[in-house]
Amino acid sequence: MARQFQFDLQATDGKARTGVISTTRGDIRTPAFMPVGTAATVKAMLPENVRATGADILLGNTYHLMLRPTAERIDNLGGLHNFMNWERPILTDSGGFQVMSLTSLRKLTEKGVTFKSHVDGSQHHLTPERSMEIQRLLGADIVMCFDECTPFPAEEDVALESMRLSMRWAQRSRDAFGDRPGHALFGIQQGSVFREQREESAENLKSIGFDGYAVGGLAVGEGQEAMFEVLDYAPDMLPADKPRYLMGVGKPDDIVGAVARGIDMMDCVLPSRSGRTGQVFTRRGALNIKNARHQDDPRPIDEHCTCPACRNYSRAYLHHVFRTGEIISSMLLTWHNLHYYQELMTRMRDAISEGRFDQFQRDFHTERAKGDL
Ligand SMILES: CNc1nc2cc3nc[nH]c(=O)c3cc2[nH]1
Ligand SMILES: [Zn+2]
Repeated sequence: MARQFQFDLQATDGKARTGVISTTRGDIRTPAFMPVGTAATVKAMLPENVRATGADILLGNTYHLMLRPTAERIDNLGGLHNFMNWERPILTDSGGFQVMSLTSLRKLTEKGVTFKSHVDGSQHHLTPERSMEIQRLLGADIVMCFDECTPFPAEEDVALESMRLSMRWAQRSRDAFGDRPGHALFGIQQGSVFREQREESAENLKSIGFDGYAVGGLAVGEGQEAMFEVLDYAPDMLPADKPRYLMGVGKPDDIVGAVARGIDMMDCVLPSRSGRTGQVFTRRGALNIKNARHQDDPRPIDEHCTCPACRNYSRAYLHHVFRTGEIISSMLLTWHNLHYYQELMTRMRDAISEGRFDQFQRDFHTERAKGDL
């Protein structure tokens, strides 16, 4: 039997881990960063170029795809991999988070959420069962439970009720997902910033049983310090032999701190979205190319970087095409940022394998302190 979905831990260094998740559509090297392909495209990137940055897996958004072009249409056209020309693993989220963050008119009940599309105002329903069906129609390799991301800040009793709802939805997601060899279902831990609630959530998810476990309810405005405080204990509550996925994270220093605390997978719109606003990431921190100081600068964004933007273009050129709104600006800045993120993951995987992750972290922060962007 071909190896369906298997996480092989290869090395640890402190709490940091590196390994490989083997799937029927290819291997995922962890720690892994997933570029976000919201509406069946990583914006401004061809799939082969996303692969060239080093990505092993992409994230697709159920909310967007269920509205346009609909999951049924994508299924009729051979599934999301075929539709968007990305044959490697895809993880889809469950839609719940984006309903709560993108729609205004919505109603949440025990059954699920009813909402009006931000596109045309049409009414839609999402339940654990419907979310599982949509993600099946899309053909996702990794499916996320339908949950409620507890808003931050939340009173302890409100967070408790929200977490317990998500746990009931996790059971319904598991039941609706059924037995799908070659496909994985991940549970999502909630409990906000309350340790006992995180524990209850983890115990609940483990008793249901999942192929991987996400730490949810973070990167929702709590700030890095509060997020790291939760990450100092929450990942350890999840099974060590399964992938741990931190949703929606983050800035490069968030990612390094999350890996140091035992996280294996992350996704974030930051590298792609900020690229389109002119923000680019370098070993010495972020800079914005639209700043006038770059208009005569012949240097690349980052002389250490081997991406096409850094190999072939100056800051002056990138400043020019950004300022003039040229399409190539989004292409090159996105490509650079995704390349930088994947190169950061590669450097962390190597450091963990070689038992020098502490030194890597020190160097990472020292470089950023040098400034001179
Ligand atoms: C950008 N930050 C962020 N994106 C998230 C997506 C999520 N999906 C499901 N459940 C979550 O708790 C959750 C938390 C998240 N934080
Ligand atoms: Zn570059």
